[in-house]
Amino acid sequence: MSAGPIRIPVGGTAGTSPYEVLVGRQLLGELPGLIGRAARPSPTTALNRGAARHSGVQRVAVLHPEALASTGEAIRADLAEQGYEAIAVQLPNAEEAKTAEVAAYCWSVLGQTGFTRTDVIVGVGGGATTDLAGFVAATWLRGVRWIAVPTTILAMVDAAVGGKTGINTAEGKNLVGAFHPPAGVLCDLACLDSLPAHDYVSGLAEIIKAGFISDPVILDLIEADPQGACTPAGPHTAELVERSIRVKAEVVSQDLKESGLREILNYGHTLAHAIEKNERYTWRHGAAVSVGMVFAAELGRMAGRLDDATADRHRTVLAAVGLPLTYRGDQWPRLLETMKVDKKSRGDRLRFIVLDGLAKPTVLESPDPAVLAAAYAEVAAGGEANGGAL
Ligand SMILES: NC(=O)c1ccc[n+]([C@@H]2O[C@H](COP(=O)([O-])OP(=O)(O)OC[C@H]3O[C@@H](n4cnc5c(N)ncnc54)[C@H](O)[C@@H]3O)[C@@H](O)[C@H]2O)c1
Ligand SMILES: O=C(O)C(=O)C[C@@H](O)[C@H](O)[C@H](O)COP(=O)(O)O
Ligand SMILES: [Zn+2]
Repeated sequence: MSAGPIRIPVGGTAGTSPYEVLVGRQLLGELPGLIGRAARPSPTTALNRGAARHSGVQRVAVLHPEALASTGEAIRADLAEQGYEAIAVQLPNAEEAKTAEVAAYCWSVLGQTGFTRTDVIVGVGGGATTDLAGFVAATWLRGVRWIAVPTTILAMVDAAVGGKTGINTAEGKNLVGAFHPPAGVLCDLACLDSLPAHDYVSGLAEIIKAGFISDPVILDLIEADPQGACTPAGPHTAELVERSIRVKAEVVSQDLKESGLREILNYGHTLAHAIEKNERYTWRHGAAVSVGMVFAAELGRMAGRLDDATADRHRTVLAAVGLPLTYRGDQWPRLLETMKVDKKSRGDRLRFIVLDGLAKPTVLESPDPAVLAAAYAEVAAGGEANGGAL
């Protein structure tokens, strides 16, 4: 007999409802329970035409990327069979979905479908899709329920959990968004089998981040078998996913709106987002986070916070799974400009998450510009950018 899914609770703070992240296989049967009762007429009301329809969820919009067209349609058809008025809304793949134009397209589809506050959005895809789907749910009618069905390892361990939703603007990454937690998250590990290898490895960066900021067992597991860590068939895949989700769930349960603790989840992201923008989002997020963590480790070391062994460990574990460690030295002035609009900045003060030691994240306020440049010189030391190719 197979065990049921692992259920990880995420606490409701700031007046939001608690929800669960389910990790397992064949989880789509859980979807109707999360969506809520379908409002189709029962056989009795069908006979009695003119009777009021049952209250309940009537419409479900399944937002999915182009790459998952058949999955999106299968979910839509299944929901329609169960009595929901279900539509599938196809989005561009990856970061191209996270734009105001795509959000506006979704709003127009919802408007034309007559989507009301009792209706539900389901985001099926990687982190870009769940960020956009959550943002559309947060903004449509000032907030409708949504459910995340993450299909990349990155989205399972990070993006789909915690209610940070958003889109990019010309000025930078995730600059527009809302905190709008989902009603549930379904992580079906079978989805990972079709994920391209470079997308799988990119997701490992967020898992390694969880290891450095909170759960070093994650690092031990990856270092013990880096090749295994690079594939969904690896011996520790489920444990790595579960441990990383628990790190995220613990943090966002305490601080949904990033008034303090939640900033630790941004480890490596200040530089990462600047690199993503500089590369016009052709780098995967995880690849940029990898370089960003090497930079943050150097910053921590140079600021006198982080010991050499832990700083060096960043390079070894990231390189072991094939993640990039370097970026173009000549881009530093542009990257520094972009970092100034990072959401952790306060006025003219740049702020970075660094480590005081393994699993001891802290904030570094307004580091000396010379230290920042010196830390970046260590990242640039390798010369050519190699992240796009992974
Ligand atoms: N909201 C948050 O807390 C949070 C956290 C981390 C990352 N993010 C965001 O997540 C995004 C990155 O997410 P990602 O790494 O999942 O990338 P992604 O969403 O861009 O997906 C990568 C590619 O894989 C395709 N794909 C998705 N699932 C697939 C599957 N099962 N099989 C085959 N192809 C599949 C997608 O269509 C896309 O082309 C970034 O925009 C990042 O900012 C958000
Ligand atoms: O959930 C969070 O909080 C994070 O910072 C997780 C990050 O991995 C994620 O990339 C997030 O979208 C970054 O948020 P941002 O506020 O820096 O845009
Ligand atoms: Zn991230």
